[in-house]
Amino acid sequence: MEDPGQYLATMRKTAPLVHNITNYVAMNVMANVLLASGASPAMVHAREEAAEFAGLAQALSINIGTVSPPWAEAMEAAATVARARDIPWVLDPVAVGATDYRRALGARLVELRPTVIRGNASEILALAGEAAAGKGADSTESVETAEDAARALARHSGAVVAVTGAVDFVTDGTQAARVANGHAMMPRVTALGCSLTGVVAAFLADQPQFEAVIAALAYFGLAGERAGASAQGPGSFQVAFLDALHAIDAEALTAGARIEPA
Ligand SMILES: Nc1ncnc2c1ncn2[C@@H]1O[C@H](COP(=O)(O)OP(=O)(O)OP(=O)(O)O)[C@@H](O)[C@H]1O
Ligand SMILES: Cc1ncsc1CCO
Ligand SMILES: [Mg+2]
Repeated sequence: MEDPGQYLATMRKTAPLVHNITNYVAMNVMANVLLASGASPAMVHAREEAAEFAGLAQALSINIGTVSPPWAEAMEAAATVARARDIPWVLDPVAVGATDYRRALGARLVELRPTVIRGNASEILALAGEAAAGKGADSTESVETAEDAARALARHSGAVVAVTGAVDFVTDGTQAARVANGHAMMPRVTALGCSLTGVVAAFLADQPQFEAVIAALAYFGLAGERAGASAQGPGSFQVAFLDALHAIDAEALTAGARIEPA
């Protein structure tokens, strides 16, 4: 990929309104990550308004981390509107392999044709129908283990599928790429994956999808590298990470992105 920085520049110029139906753990972290990146987040989940709100946004993210039935209704209604109006939407299937309830909801949301599915390896394996429970919201599998499942899920769903971990893997079912940016402290801070899902949504507005996802992952991972270089531990990492998201510009992203075809 030639110039991932241009996707960051376009996202910042658009400053897209990103509608997020996310979990209680992620709400504040994710909103701050989106603001630091240059997008406008709104966390809106009431079933009475989620579908209407989705129609106002440039992108939608749906995360099942702390889902309950009224939220699930809101998710399905919002995704239906997004699909009907060509608003890109991203599914984050948190812990989808853990329970029957999550597996069933995950399958229904995939049928509503997300633009992108972003999860860790255990989640992508489970969503593709394999017996992978994960450890709650954490992965117990390596990214490589989930690559075939990611390709199959992309072909079945029509979505670009991103599996994140030490080296991220992205596929649209035909093409694939790996993004090596990141830092080992990232999985020691909660809701960074959830926040990344929102950043992916922000990058999608009016952009080619496969490339936009790769650029978003490289941007997020590069910010992790910068934060990891100065942080004393997970606490100071969070603060340094927001600062790095804000400081990285298009030129720095193009220079620092570590993207390879797969
Ligand atoms: N071991 C690692 N080394 C480097 N980067 C990592 C590592 N693990 C995860 N990351 C990065 O952390 C970010 C979040 O990915 P991760 O796979 O941890 O999401 P997740 O499991 O959905 O997180 P959560 O559910 O806690 O929000 C991605 O940018 C990914 O590249
Ligand atoms: C820890 C946790 N539990 C449910 S959602 C969530 C945030 C990370 O996915
Ligand atoms: Mg997650």
